[in-house]
Amino acid sequence: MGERRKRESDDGERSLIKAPSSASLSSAGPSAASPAPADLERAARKQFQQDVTPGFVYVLAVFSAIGGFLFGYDTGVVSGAMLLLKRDMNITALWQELLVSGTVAAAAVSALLGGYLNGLFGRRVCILTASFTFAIGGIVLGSAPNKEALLVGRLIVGLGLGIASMTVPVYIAETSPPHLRGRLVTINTLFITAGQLIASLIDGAFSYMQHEGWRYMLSLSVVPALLQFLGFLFLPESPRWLIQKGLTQKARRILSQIRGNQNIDEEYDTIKSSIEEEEKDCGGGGPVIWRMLTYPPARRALIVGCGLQMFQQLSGINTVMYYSATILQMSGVQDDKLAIWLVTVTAFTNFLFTLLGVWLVERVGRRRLTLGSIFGTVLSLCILSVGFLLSAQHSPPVTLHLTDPTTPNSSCTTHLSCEPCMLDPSCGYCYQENSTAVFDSSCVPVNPASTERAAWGKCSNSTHLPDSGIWAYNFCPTSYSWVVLLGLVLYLACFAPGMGPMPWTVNSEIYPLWARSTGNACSAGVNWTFNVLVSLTFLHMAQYLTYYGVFFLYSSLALTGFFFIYGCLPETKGRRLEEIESLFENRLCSLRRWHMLFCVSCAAPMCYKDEQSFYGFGTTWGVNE
Ligand SMILES: O[C@H]1[C@H](O)[C@@H](O)[C@H](O)[C@@H](O)[C@H]1O
Repeated sequence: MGERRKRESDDGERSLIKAPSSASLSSAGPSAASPAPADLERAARKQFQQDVTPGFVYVLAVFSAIGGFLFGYDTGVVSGAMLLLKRDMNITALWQELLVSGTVAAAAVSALLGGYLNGLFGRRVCILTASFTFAIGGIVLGSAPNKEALLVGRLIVGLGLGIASMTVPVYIAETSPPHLRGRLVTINTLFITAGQLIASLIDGAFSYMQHEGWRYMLSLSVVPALLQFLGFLFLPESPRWLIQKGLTQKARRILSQIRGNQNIDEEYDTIKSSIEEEEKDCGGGGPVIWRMLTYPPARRALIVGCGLQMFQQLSGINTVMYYSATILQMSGVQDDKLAIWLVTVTAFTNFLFTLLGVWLVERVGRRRLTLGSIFGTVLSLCILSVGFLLSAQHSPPVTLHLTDPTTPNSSCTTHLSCEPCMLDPSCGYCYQENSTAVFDSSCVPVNPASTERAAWGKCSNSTHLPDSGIWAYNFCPTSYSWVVLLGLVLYLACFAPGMGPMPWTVNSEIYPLWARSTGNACSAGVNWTFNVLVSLTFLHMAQYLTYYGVFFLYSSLALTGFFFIYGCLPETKGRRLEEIESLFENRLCSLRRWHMLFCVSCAAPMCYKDEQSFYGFGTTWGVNE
């Protein structure tokens, strides 16, 4: 590292791209009297680059982000498709779980595999493979004659998902200019949420087509998959990967094609010398993951990247997305069709606030955006939890204790109010209501063929007769639903701009080139693994901890995430990918940083000096610790 900096400052032209020295890193900050020359140069470069960003950079980002769209679509569409599949194919709860979670589990495995493929064949080939896999998966799903074929289709889609989720952010980061990188990589997450939104619209539209509607829902993803495949036949490989593989002439040509009329010598030289430097620095042989674990800067980056992805999922986003229909039903929406449409509102809110993230990322930076976002997420999870607690405390009682001779030992007869009845997966709450109260309520077993009605009694009829009861499966009527709704909206507004996109964005930039594929593969694998863990355990945990307990648990996990991010995440905004490695040269999570958190939260006057450098953290990170 030191040698590279020396070489750069010896060369007048190179001083423009000089990596910040330790001294400039530690002294800069809002308290500094005048900006360091390196900052001025960076500003000048930024100004220059902003004027001439060529359109081709956007074309690359948008075509790659179709991978994000497919990610969102394929994970989002399945819940609506399942409602129809349950009827059409009469599949059991176990099969439903397999069809939903099989895809996510396959994605976890293939994300890890994708690291190897990426290093070996390059980003472009991996994106082509992923879109081809999506298309095949879509065709298998659309024409599946039975549930086994459906599972095969869902697993194929999962394989595509894993590869796309780890490759696309890397490809976008490697082809973007530094001042736009955060925004362009965040567009990928915007496309994920767009995919989820479109999936919910398609689910809503085809839910009226009772027979075979699921075929259209599951196979429509073939269209964007083919579009991406065709596009990428003509789009170039990442120049950074080409340089790493020694294909320097081709890399030069592609870099100048991507950068339009800009002079690329400077960028090309930096990439090349940093690759040479990295090869010397990281030394040692053995598999990349081993070299990462034994080389401190790469190991620290890996901890930060995987930690971010883990906390993203532990904050419960997919539980909120998946169970938003239930949450909305608790707020008084009793019509199933309407509940499906309202899920669109949730998906739209997620999309809208991710758009805010795209706008904010280059303005406030990754670190502040993530910290603000996770802090708001903690608070809104607390509000959700309080909403569920109030609803549980005022849960309506069971007034009719009915027993059916065919199911005399059902656990449902033991529940005295709606709350425990709702938490028991084999029971539902059947009731009638007038404008002020719930009456004639009972806790009855759910129909084994469909959770949409009771096994017997007033709620067993699917055609709603005037004197039939209201069937509440998985929810309870409550007058505190507004608190839950408020929590839900606030949750999405806080989570979506930061915690949604930043783990992907940060991971695409923090690893040195030799470790980038492997680092992203591991962190994407962590994301998918925790995704499947959190969604699979939600209902079981709700049974033991109740809804408010689970959301409180998510909130505590998110709070732990806040401290982790506070202590360990450096600011990468505006830096060249080649400069970022230096941010991980010093120890993670130093005591000094916790001391500063204490100072800021207690507003201790003797700490003001430290506090100032804390706010200028982006520039002082990792130095002199
Ligand atoms: O960043 C994305 C996004 O926030 C999605 O809404 C969520 O479903 C994914 O799991 C996550 O990785």
